[in-house]
Amino acid sequence: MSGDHPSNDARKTAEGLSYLSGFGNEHSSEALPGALPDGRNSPQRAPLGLYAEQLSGTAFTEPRAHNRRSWLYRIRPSAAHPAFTRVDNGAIRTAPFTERVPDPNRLRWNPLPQPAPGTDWLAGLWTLGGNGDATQRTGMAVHLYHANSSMTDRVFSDADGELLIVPEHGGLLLRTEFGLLHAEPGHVALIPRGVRFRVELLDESARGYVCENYGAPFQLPDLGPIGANGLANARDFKAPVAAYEDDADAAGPVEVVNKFCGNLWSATYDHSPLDVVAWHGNHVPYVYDLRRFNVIGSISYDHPDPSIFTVLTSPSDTPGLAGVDFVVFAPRWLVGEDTFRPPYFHRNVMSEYMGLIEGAYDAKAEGFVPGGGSLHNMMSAHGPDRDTFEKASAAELKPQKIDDGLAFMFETRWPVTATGQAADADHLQRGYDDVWQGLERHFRP
Ligand SMILES: O=C(O)Cc1cc(O)ccc1O
Ligand SMILES: [Fe+2]
Repeated sequence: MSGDHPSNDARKTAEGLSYLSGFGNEHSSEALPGALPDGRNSPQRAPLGLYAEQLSGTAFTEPRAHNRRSWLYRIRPSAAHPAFTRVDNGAIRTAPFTERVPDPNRLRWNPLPQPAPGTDWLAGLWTLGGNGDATQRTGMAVHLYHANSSMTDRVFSDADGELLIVPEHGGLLLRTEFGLLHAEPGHVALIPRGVRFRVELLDESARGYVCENYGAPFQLPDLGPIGANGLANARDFKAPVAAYEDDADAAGPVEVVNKFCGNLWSATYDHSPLDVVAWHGNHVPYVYDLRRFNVIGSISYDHPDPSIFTVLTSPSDTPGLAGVDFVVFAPRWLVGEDTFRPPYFHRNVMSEYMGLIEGAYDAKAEGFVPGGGSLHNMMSAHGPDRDTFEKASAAELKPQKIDDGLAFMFETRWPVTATGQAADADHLQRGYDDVWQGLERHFRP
């Protein structure tokens, strides 16, 4: 397939995929009958002449509830490769982010500009900023991507963290070591740390966001008094079924690009590393349709904190304090009585990066557009813009359906430092502060 033209075959493949259902399960899958060993992980000779290999996403010794690992049964072991050598990092940056000082200003960006022809997903990845330190496995990075070509002769893996991919425009077919995933705008895809994958475009171009999580793997939030159900339901997470590439499918060498402690390294394999015929375990990629999110909110008064919209959370070492939360603002009803219904004015110890997948967001009348994003850092004052405030203060409080948009937030316990390219970008909006100008004094003592 040519890298420049999305193939109908890829779309047909994507739309015909079947999946395994559930979050954090001990899944198992085999592309050929008998490929998965029975009753042990590492028999003296693995079935069908395959190599057995464990991929550990957590330390061997982490508590069972947090432990993530998978066993892969593959045509050749991953170890069979020549030395990795440094290649250009492109527009990818990694924590610690030291090009600029952390900025308390409210920042907002327009979508990434058009990429040059022949830009694949990896070449189109552009880092906005982040926090922590990848070598310490703490913190996160916010990236955006804009691509117009499929990855063909190369695959990518990220040793620095897991990748939560949030498409905003254009469908993606993700060919991973575990099998194939299909992600359209409105879905998210997660590639665990270290898993090799290739991104094929299902449309002329693809644009979206990525949260690179250096910390503990994303998990479902506890539900507390919500009860046993609600928010993102575990069974709506879909893992791939095993699918492998043999020499005939990927003739010729395959470049494996490995992101390691902030730099890209490349090695050329003489075979496809997507050669896993069977696997079992819980360190697996998955997709989730954000429209399946069960939105819970107030049915009496007041605007609940957006933690009620948490899809996935990466806990830190302090209970309740997430390295990063992934939060979705999905279609929902607002019914609050005597309530200012849009997001309130606030200052937050957590730092908030927000993106828009579709439509509009109820705190911003204009300027926050699909593919763009805003950063409201630790303790920076933000909330509804002037137009939103005026309208919502006067609105008739009948039940109201918010169904004209899909927004999300990466909310993190550490301030987000922008990269130089993000701080200087032409698509950084100048004058964002103005949206809060003209909020009149109404005080009448
Ligand atoms: O700033 C934002 O728009 C995100 C947000 C939404 C909300 O409903 C309450 C608080 C909050 O930070
Ligand atoms: Fe906020």
